[in-house]
Amino acid sequence: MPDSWLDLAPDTEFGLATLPYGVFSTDADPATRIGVAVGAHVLDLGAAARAVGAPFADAVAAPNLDTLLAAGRPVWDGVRAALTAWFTDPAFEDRIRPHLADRASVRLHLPFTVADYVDFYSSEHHAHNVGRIFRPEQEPLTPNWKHLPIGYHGRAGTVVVSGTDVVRPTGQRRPPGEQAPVFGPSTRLDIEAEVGFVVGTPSPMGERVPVDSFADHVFGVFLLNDWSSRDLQAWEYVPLGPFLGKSFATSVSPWVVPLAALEAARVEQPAQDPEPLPYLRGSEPWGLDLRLEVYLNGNRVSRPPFAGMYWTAAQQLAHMTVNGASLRTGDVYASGTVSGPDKEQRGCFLELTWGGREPLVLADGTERTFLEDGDEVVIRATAPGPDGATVHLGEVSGRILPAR
Ligand SMILES: O=C(O)/C=C/C(=O)CC(=O)CC(=O)O
Ligand SMILES: [Ca+2]
Ligand SMILES: [Mg+2]
Repeated sequence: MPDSWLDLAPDTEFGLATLPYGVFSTDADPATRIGVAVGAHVLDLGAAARAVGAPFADAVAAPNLDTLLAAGRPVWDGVRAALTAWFTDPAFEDRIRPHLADRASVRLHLPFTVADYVDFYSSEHHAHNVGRIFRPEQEPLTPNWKHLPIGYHGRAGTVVVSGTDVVRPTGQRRPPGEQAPVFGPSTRLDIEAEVGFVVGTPSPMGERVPVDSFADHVFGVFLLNDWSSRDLQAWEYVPLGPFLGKSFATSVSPWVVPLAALEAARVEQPAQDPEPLPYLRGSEPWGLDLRLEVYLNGNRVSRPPFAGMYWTAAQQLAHMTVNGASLRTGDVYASGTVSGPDKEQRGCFLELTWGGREPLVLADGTERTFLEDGDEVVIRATAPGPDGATVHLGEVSGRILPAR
């Protein structure tokens, strides 16, 4: 990467290879506005764009990312090129430096208005493991699994930004061996380490979005924790799928990494056999070499590799619209739990503890199956960037509060 007048340390989180977008406020100015993370700083993008008279200033002088998302790929590329120029060309320093805030001192908010929220199920390892745990008497993969990316509609209104506490959900569960359900706080509260995608450019009803149009529609990528109550889920999900077991909260990381930052992380997805139907075939690789890490109370418990996901986000987008369903700016869709083939690569505690039968032993000697009140989960990720640089996705965190 070119040098910056900001003197960024080579190993800084959010160097010039990343330049993610978020929404921040400060104690001095509680109005929310778009920020760009760069090293230990946050750039007030709207104020900076006005100071340099950038052509896209109206799209970014906004309380959140909604107008930038709607502006489309040419504007997204223009903003990113401008940011790189501002931070590398010393001629911009006088106009840009006054709009930098200390990243450690800002408050971060949900970066855009979430329109719809869909969650997929695209890790073969995860689907295989969950099938064996939930349905031991059946084939782990359902007959449709390798023909289409399975998904369900989640609850957009309960998508929350990283750092938001999660109240333990209450509801119906059926204890093992019983006929009737009981009511109370969930006893099998779990996470799902996932990657989220946000749609910028909408599409009209009745039209399909081809796999190869992915980058025209999708603005960027972030981390997502699909908190899941396994006891509520197991009792309610037949035959219509997850409902209250997953709708109480979904946490997202505050920094949206633009697709353009992930060019060097693009890889071929795993071979698909059988070959999918033509509408699910694309001409460009959209596997992504994102390396996730899951921490429970500071202990790293898993390292899920995203590169092995069976279905790509480009295929998921094509599938989501193949019936003519429209896309709206702010639509979020998530990859599904990211699990690799190895035990220490599993993206949820259901798998890590094999349905609660094999507790994890943490560094302090305590054991965990599912989450306890007070537990904090943090998911982080990085990806390879250009010229040996590292792209940072930052983190999504959440702490469990007791049921109410
Ligand atoms: O197989 C099942 O019955 C349930 C699967 C999940 O809970 C996973 C889900 O939300 C989709 C995913 O994250 O991969
Ligand atoms: Ca999920
Ligand atoms: Mg959820």
